[in-house]
Amino acid sequence: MQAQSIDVRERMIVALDFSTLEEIKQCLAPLEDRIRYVKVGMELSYAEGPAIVHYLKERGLKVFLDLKVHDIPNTAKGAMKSLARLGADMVNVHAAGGVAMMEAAREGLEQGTAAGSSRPILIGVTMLTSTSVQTMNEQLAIPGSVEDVVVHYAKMTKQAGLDGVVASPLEVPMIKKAAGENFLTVTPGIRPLGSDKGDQTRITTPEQAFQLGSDYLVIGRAITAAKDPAATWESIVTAVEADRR
Ligand SMILES: O=C(O)c1cc(=O)[nH]c(=O)n1[C@@H]1O[C@H](COP(=O)(O)O)[C@@H](O)[C@H]1O
Repeated sequence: MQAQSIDVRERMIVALDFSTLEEIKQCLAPLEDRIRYVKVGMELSYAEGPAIVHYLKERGLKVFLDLKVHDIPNTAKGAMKSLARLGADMVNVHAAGGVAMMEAAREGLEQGTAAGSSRPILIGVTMLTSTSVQTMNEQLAIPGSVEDVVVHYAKMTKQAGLDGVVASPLEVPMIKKAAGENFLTVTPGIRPLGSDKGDQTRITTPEQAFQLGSDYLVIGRAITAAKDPAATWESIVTAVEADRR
């Protein structure tokens, strides 16, 4: 990544993990003039439907629609065809669905994108950042290290023609080495110093995430559940910018 040339505000995606438009309005009120990119996940999308994407786009925000599609190839293709019409800037699938599913998803997204428009960025979720190596080995019955599995999923995702992956910032250097600098890394599991880890296990601070080469950071509760979300946002931006000088 060109460390000096990016505007970090464009690369920090705020996860709007709420279930009503009213909560979104309250959350955005102090943040709207500051943030550029938001994430709509299952909670909000299932409650408010496609209208929420239009609402956020009309306010000039970029939207990552995080529905983590994971199904047989034909179903994944149809889902992506429908999602393409919503106008999101980024969408995702689970890489664990395999290469054929991811190829089908990409084709569906391409077919559903209106002529003359560019298709949304399509990324594959590798190993969820809440998953520890113990959970992966013992519950999911996947042996080895998380890093090796994430890199394997990243290679499959690239093979399927997707634009990048979701992973922890901790795995970004290995992903870039295996899949190339231009292969996008979108990284949740972001915890500013002193903030509650909650259900995440593979975490870094925002500064560390950019140092490790993350292209986009996904930050939810550290901002949205803060006493003063606007001040928290500004302090993160200031810390990251200072660190990159
Ligand atoms: O796809 C995602 O966005 C995602 C993948 C992943 O591995 N881990 C992960 O936390 N996420 C999402 O990133 C956000 C993280 O939220 P916080 O833990 O509150 O910062 C949530 O909306 C998750 O759904």
